Amino acid sequence: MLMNMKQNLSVEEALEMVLQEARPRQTIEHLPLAASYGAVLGEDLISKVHHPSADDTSVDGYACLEADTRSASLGNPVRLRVIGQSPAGKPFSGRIGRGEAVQVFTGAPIPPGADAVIRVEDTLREGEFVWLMKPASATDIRRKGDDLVEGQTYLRKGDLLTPGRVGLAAAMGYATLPVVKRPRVGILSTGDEVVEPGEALPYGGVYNSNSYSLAGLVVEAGGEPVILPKISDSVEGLRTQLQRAGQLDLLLTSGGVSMGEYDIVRRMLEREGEIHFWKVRMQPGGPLLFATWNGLPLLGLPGNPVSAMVTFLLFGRPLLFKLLGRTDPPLSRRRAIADTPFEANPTRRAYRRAVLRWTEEGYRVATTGNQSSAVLRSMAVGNALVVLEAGVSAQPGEIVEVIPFPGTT
Ligand SMILES: Nc1nc2c(c(=O)[nH]1)N[C@H]1C(S)=C(S)[C@@H](COP(=O)(O)OP(=O)(O)OC[C@H]3O[C@@H](n4cnc5c(N)ncnc54)[C@H](O)[C@@H]3O)O[C@H]1N2
Ligand code: MOO
Repeated sequence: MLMNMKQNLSVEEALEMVLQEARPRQTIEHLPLAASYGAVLGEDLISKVHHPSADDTSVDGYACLEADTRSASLGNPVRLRVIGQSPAGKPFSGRIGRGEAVQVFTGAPIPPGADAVIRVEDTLREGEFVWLMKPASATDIRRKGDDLVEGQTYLRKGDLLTPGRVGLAAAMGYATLPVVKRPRVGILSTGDEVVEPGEALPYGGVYNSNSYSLAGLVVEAGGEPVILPKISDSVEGLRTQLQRAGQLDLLLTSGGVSMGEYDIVRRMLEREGEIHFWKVRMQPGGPLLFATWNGLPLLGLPGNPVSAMVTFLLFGRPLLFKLLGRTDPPLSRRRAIADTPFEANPTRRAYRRAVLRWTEEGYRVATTGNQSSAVLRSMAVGNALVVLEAGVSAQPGEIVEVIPFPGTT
């Protein structure tokens, strides 16, 4: 098996292989509007209604006939008889004739017969009459269907449900939304030195941070994290653990992929899985492994806390987007002026942790300091990765390519 696998791929080659193995999910569930924020729409949505549902007024004032009011001015106001009121939600049922007006409130339908509206501040009320200081016009009338036309598609399968889109779906008349069921992503941290937070830390031990940083990244990408408990050190133990986890769509392991002794994940994959590639020309994250086990895609993330997070962002996040059928790009890019030097790796593309900020001259970016893959603080303090091609460092003042962390800048 190891003989067939590819090694030392470029980031682009590796990403292509990962995406080839991702089969978009078809399972749809219906969520109430209020619970659907952040989910991915599973079907196109057509509007069930026109919005506005009728011609209505965008101002508080009086609806009337434009022809009656043409001569109105401050010095020569026009007087109309007020025959009723039309608050929003309680439309006026009669018809407006010559010399008449109906008091209307923002959002109320324009009564039949009227073709113009005058704002209340351009009028003076006197009992059953209203004086107009200027002509009424149609500009403050919102036309039926200006925003939404019944039967038209406004949201598409694959759209991330942002607050604006959830609001739009509500305006279109939907109480529940068909969304793609969140892929279940197993997270398995390996390593004898790894101890659960809350337990006493033995000499040489390290708290398990990867399971929790990865769970957050999975949620952020639209998946459902399933943190698997540590396993007994045998292929059988691992298999039992995975079977107990129930149906998974992706498995993330952390640790045990560098040059050390083969760990049990590797041993299991060699025996009963397929390793597609091992090692990518990037830093951090060089020892990344990608495999399939029993039809389950498996990303073997390096154990170093920064490497695990960066490889998830660059490969796991796009893979989850494809499983979800999400159509927005998994990562965005910016150009920024470097405020500090950024050091290249001589042979691999480097992803340096940095703080990106907006200034009057545009984006500027500074290093978070120590760039060791073991310094997890850099991922907490930083909000972006500076991308440097092999051998190409950057000096202050130079323009660099930056990938903001999702959900930040
Ligand atoms: N001789 C070589 N050694 C190493 C190489 C190499 O090319 N030659 N590559 C280095 C690189 S790069 C990386 S990255 C790491 C990856 O190692 P593994 O994936 O095998 O991970 P481990 O050895 O198990 O752990 C590495 C490091 O991370 C800590 N760790 C592991 N799991 C967790 C966790 N769940 N939470 C927090 N921290 C974790 C672990 O204690 C180690 O310090 O290999 C280099 N070595
Ligand atoms: O490639 Mo490793 O992830 O730098 O420590």
